[in-house]
Amino acid sequence: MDEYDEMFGIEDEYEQQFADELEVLAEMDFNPAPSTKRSEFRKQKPQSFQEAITAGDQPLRSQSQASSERTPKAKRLRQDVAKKLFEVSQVDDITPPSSPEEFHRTPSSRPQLIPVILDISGFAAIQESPRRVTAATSCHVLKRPPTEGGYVSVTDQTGNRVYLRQTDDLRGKAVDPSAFRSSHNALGLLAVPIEVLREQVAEKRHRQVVEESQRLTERLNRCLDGRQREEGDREEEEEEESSRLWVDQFSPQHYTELLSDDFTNRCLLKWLKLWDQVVFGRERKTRPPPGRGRFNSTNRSQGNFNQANQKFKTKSQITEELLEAELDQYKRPKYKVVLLSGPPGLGKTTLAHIIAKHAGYNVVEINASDDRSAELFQKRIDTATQMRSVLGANEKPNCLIIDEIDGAPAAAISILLATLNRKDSQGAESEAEPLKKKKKKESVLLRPIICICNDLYVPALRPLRQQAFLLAFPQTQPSRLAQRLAEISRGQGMKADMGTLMALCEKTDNDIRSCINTLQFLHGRGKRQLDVQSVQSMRIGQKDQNKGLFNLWQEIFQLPRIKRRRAERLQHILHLASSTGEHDKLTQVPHHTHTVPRTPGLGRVCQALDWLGFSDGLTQAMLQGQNFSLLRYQPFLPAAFHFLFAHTHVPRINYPHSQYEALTKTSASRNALAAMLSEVPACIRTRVSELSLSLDILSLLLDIICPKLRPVNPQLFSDREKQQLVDLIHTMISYNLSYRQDRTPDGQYVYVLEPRVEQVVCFPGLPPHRQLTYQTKQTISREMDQERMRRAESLMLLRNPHTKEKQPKAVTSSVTSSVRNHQQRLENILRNTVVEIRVRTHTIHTPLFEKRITSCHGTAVGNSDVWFRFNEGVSNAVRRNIYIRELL
Ligand SMILES: Nc1ncnc2c1ncn2[C@@H]1O[C@H](COP(=O)(O)OP(=O)(O)OP(=O)(O)O)[C@@H](O)[C@H]1O
Repeated sequence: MDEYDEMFGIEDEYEQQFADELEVLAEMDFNPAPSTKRSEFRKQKPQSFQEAITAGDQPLRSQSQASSERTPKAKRLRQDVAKKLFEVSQVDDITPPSSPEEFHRTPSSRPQLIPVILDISGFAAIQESPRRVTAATSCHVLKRPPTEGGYVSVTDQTGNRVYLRQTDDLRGKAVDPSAFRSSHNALGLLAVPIEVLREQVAEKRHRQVVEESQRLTERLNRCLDGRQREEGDREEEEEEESSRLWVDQFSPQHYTELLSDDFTNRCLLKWLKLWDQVVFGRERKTRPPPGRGRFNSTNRSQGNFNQANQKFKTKSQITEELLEAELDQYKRPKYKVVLLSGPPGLGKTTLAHIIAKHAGYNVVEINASDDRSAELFQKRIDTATQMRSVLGANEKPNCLIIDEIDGAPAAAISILLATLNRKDSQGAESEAEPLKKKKKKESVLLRPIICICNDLYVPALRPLRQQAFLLAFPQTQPSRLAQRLAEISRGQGMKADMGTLMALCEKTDNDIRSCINTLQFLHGRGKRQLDVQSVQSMRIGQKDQNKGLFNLWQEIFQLPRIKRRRAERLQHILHLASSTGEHDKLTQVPHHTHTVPRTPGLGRVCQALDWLGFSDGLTQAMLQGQNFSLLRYQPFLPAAFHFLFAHTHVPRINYPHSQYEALTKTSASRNALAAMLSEVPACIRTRVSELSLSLDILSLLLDIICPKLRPVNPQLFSDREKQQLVDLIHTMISYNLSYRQDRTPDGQYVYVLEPRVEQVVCFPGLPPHRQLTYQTKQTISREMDQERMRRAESLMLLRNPHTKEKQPKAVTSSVTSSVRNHQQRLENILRNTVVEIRVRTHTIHTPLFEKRITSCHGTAVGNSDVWFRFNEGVSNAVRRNIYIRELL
């Protein structure tokens, strides 16, 4: 007998022998109350046959009690262990499902109906024989179906069939799985077959493995994605980098990286610093003016030297002095705007940006060539100069940079000037505020403005030039530029020696942008090694630029810094001269340039004159024959000048005004001569041409018409003087000359010779022609008027002799047409006066009075033959007593 049998107190043979009887007895004895709980039923311990006989109707003792009484100590211990094991399995069973599938698979996890036929295949896994099981469950496990009540038939794997009695509380009700499990526990059975459990475990493991692999795959993918993305980004960056322009990539970021000349940089910075007081509220540090120091006080000779030096200030000294000038009433510098000028690509814009940032400003750039409408220009200027940059915590005042201002229209320049000259209208506004409420408030300019241009001499810029601090941007030093280019090319894996880079600088006229772009272009073409040959043979790098005239003249009259061959120089000048369209100006400049002849003598000057003659002939042939193919020879004149006059010194070039001045002078002289000859009598005109007049006659004629006349009344003239006056008047009338009273701008009355032929023979450097006094000219003028009248009268009489009789003897020659005009005018005046008087008399009703006045007037003025003309003005020179009786 094993422990299991002992525990339940069952003897196998006995039970087998009396199986049927036992069943019947069990049926008879076991009559549980309907209300009996299943748990109580379970607590009941199965009894042996004898126990049952002896116990009779005694109530069943508790199983534990009975067993403890019957079972020896050692066995009890083992039973406890088995119980504990059961409890553990029970605990295991009620553990919550780890997954939804498990939840579905695990019946114990939620209440459900027990299937009618139980699967007890798990019995096979249990070591105990099914026979024992049936014996052990004798009270409710039956071999035959019970006679009363419901039952459940159960068949195991070996084919044994047992019947389980169905108690009332179970019948037709949902079975509490825990109760069922307890019954199993009581049997020491697993609720779920071990295979199922194994399968479940295997499945669970599989699932875990799958999940883990999925997780790892995802992680791996994520890593791979990240790396791929990184690689993609890097490739994109590389692509961007390679497509980015080197000029932007290597653009300077700091003051120290600038290539422009230090003086220019310093001047601009200094000017910007002048705004510090008004913009940042920083006090300006005033320095003692140069020259007023210990040298002056202690050393007198030094002082004298300084004084002498004042006369000969260098350009930089003048500039420095301008920057030291006092601030205005609003604490702004004297010049509110800087005009930075210079050839393209030298880094003007870059300099302005970096210096403005360096001085603590937020840079606002506008391009005057783009924003050409005046309103837009005004708006942009106002926005930039009146608003602070509001983005970010790093709030800085604005500094306005106007690029390409030489492309701006004149209207835009006027707007800029108006902004510069704005006065503070705050005070005035407060007084007349109600009246001008609608008027826009215009505040004074409180921010610096930097203008940038290539050509300083554009006509539109003229007014701005006068109000701006001019800063000419000099050429970049080739050595500095070549060094920078070497840095860049080295960084990009390009080999180029300094000689090659210097050649590149020379070819591009030290244009930073052009040099860097050329390097990038060659790099892009796969060229990793540069030599002088390839640079010089290159067709790129040269700009199709229109240089300013001053730059061009400078190139013509100055030898290049780096030695070039003659052919190269010729090519260069031909290229420059043909790229500019102003051939006239190129030919004019030698007259205005102070060049130092390299060789003594005038040989070169003569050669230059020959060239000028050739050029004139060429132009004439071209224009006369309309043969414009000759235009190609015009650039040779500047090239010839270059070889004749170019010097190492910087030439002092003045803008050639003389041609224009001479042209205007010539046309004025021609007009004067033409006017003079137009009314000259035919007898003279036939012998006098414009040329002979200007070259032979006029100069002498001007002397002839200035005789020495005494400044007295002509009536007091001697006969010889009278004759001289008559001759003078005759000559002047013959040559159509006269004196006309004029008033100078300062209010002086003068008599000028008409037409103005004096200027034709007035040569600078020669003593001027003798001039008559005002009084003499006045006398001559008056006498000439009279003589003209006389001549006209006699002419008229000659033509129409009958009129002579009709004409009364006049005191003066008042019979001319002009006098008639006067007469008409006077008659008109008289008529008006009479009408006026009539009106008045009409109101006072005195017609007689009217008659009397009219008659008085009529005889005195209207109907009289005597006329007296009164010219406004005072003259003590001509005095004549006139009595009224002479006039009547
Ligand atoms: N020191 C430097 N190092 C490298 N690149 C530079 C340097 N200075 C200027 N550059 C580059 O040269 C180019 C031309 O400069 P910038 O535009 O300032 O010239 P600019 O004189 O204003 O020409 P433009 O008159 O045509 O406007 C810019 O792209 C700039 O990045």
